[in-house]
Amino acid sequence: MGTSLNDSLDEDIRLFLIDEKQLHTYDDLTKVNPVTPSTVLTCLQARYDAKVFYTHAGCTLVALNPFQPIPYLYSLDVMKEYHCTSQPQESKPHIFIVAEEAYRNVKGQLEPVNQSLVVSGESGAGKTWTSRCLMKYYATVAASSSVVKKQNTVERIERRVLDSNPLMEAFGNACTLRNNNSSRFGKYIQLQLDSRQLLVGASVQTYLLEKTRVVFQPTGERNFHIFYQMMSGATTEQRKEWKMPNGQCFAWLPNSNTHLEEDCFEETVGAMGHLGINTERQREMFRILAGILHLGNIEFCSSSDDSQPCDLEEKSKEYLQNAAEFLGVVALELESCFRVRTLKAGKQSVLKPCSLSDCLVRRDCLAKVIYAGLFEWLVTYINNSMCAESSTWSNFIGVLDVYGFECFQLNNLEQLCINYANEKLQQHFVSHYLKAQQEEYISEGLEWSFVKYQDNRGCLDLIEGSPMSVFSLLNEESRLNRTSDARLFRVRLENELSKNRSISWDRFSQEPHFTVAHYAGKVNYQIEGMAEKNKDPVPSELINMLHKSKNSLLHQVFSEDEEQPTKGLSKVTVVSKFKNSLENLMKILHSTTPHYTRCIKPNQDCKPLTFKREEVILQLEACGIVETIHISAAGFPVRIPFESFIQRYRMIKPTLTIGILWCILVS
Ligand SMILES: Nc1ncnc2c1ncn2[C@@H]1O[C@H](COP(=O)(O)OP(=O)(O)OP(=O)(O)O)[C@@H](O)[C@H]1O
Repeated sequence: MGTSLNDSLDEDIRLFLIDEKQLHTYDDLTKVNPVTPSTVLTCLQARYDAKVFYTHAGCTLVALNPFQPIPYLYSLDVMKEYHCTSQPQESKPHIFIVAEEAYRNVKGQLEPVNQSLVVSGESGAGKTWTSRCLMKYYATVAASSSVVKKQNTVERIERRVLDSNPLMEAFGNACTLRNNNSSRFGKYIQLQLDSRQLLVGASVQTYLLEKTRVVFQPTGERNFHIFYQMMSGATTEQRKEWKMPNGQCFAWLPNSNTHLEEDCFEETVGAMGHLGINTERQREMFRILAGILHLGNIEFCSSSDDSQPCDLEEKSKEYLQNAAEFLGVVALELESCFRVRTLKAGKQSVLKPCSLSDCLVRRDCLAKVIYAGLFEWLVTYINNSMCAESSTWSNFIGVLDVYGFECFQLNNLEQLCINYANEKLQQHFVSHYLKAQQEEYISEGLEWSFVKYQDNRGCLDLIEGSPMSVFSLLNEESRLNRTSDARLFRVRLENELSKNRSISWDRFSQEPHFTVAHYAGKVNYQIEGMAEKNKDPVPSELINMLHKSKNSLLHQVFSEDEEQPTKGLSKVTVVSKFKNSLENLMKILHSTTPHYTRCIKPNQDCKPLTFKREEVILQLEACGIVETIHISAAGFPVRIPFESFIQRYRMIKPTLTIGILWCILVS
């Protein structure tokens, strides 16, 4: 009986894997032979066991999270070593190789090209850590000692760029079940370089902060770090000022007895100082944050007379007074904003009592709108303090760190947006490396057998496509002048979208939901509340009150914000805003040379040096690593556009015409 193809492949795999002692030496997975999920996984595991955390996978770098500090790996000496080597590609795989290649690419011998470093991976895989490493690298190597004149400015800029991290993390990161320091917003940082390749400034673009966390923390998770930092790091006077005595419980601060290394108030305050936020501004910020915490302790009870507004719980009165004081608003007005709604009927205004649940929705809405406004103000402040004049910089290196793919027991609009962002990045990767490269080979008449890959176009069409998609239907639902009915909306989704193979429904589920087959796995989205979240309405009474705030920072935040809806409902929904901002990001990414780093989470429990094969393989499969290796191994390591090639090498034989050069090239 002859051996089948599968038998011989199994035999090859067996032979390859038998040489166990060699497996950890494969610096580049393109050298693995044969390339299969099993050989790739075993190599990565062997390297992880040997404490080697970075491995090339052709055009991508795979970074395995050690879940413990490895100080020698990121020291100044190591940075210098990678920066000074003549052939970085020949050094051991490291995130600094990616950083250095991008840095050298900008310089290029031809036109300098902007670069993007795209760091992806699931929550807790190490994206934020990696982005920090990249920023430290540039803050070090791009501040060469040859700069004498502007030493102070350059030093200040590096410090500011680095200080922007702890500050944004304090306000935008939180402890979740999957990661103690999970980014609850996305960011793209552009490091601005002058013509001598020196770091002269930076700017940051943020994406969709998960503001619901301020008022709702899933079981076992926490609110944003900054609140816990205030609770654990403030002086006695500050606690007195904020009316936060020891032992004080705040409803929006669950798990406040868990202390994390992220609870570093001093570092956050230090960073504020370095960025130029003076003590008065800091005081106003902390008063606003204290005001939010006090808001969370306000409770209502139904009035005995149905026609009357709800009453404040007796014990809430003090919290309302405190919140009003810190937010610089009149306590009576604050109370009335929660309990009474103003309806406009022509030129007349009618007052209507809010139901008990409406009072709470309004209280939560106020906290969310204030926190989101404060975060936005902070980002603008950081940008103003780091951004260089446009005439002083010529190129940039962008570092992208967006929230990782998420799948919980209950998923709603937040997860849909997060996973949509990950789909967009995956599509960029697919179209840049897996599709475009192969199409180019074929169009140039090169011998090439097409490597199949998982294209996520169908899933993206489902989410954002036109005319019918989850987003378009959701927008339509959110714009209706009535509360959305989850069951009806589910039927509408099914009627319109069931032809798309990326959507399905669990017929036995009681809850209205839909399931999307994302590139990284299936996720069930709960429909209840989704349209309302997408609308994100802010009652006009709340905004009008904030406009008059005596807290000058809060006053500034809301008077500057002209886009704030003052008529109750914003026409711009959450998903349309998010889609637009991601489209702009994609335009930037397409105009730069991308470098991909895939962070892998070796185990779900964040245990040091623990490699769970079944968890890693899912992540490798999801990001198409095997296909990437195949294409990189079979393709060309260097691909220069023809025009650039001619420009660069023409000098070797100037008499050659472009036509002749072309013949030489393709022969
Ligand atoms: N290279 C590394 N060396 C040591 N520890 C690391 C490294 N990378 C990540 N970690 C550890 O893993 C934790 C999670 O990493 P990180 O916060 O960067 O994940 P993430 O991918 O940004 O997650 P999220 O999407 O939730 O923001 C870090 O807090 C750190 O403790």
